[in-house]
Amino acid sequence: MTKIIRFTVLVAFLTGLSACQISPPRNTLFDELGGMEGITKITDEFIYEIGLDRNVVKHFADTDLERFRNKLIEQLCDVSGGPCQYSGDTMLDVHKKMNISEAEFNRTVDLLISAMNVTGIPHTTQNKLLAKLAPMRPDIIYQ
Ligand code: HEM
Repeated sequence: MTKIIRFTVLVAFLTGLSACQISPPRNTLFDELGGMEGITKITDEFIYEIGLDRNVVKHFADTDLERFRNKLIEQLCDVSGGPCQYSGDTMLDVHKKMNISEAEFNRTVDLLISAMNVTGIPHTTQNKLLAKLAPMRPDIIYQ
């Protein structure tokens, strides 16, 4: 009887073990970006880089930077599958009438890439985040 119980426990253990090995670890884009800490670092570096860019920074002359920072962190967390829900304005409402050119948009994306390079985000992860942001492009340029 004891042998049967021991055998059953062993089988259950081994089944559980192989199930663990088969299913890959849960790894969302949010995790790959380093969670809230990583996203906050990327955002802070991005804002720093915007501050150094003559063309892009002029759009931010009247901006409440603290709000921009908080909403961008929240948005990046949301689109990457993190535990946040973006509560800011729509991309169309925010950027309309800013008359953002294609070149300025591309430059801003370059600054985000640079921020991700500085904070050590691998290129495959960078591309995943850029793919999430790409559909927003038509709402941002020349609205
Ligand atoms: C995929 C690209 C972009 C994303 C994801 C993005 C995202 C955001 C977010 C989340 C906000 C805050 C919204 C809120 O306050 O409710 C914001 C605001 C802003 N964005 Fe963008 N943005 C992008 C591209 C750009 C570009 C290309 C420019 C200019 C060159 C720009 C200029 C601004 C400015 C000036 C504000 C602050 C608006 C204000 O003062 O109320 N953004 N953006």
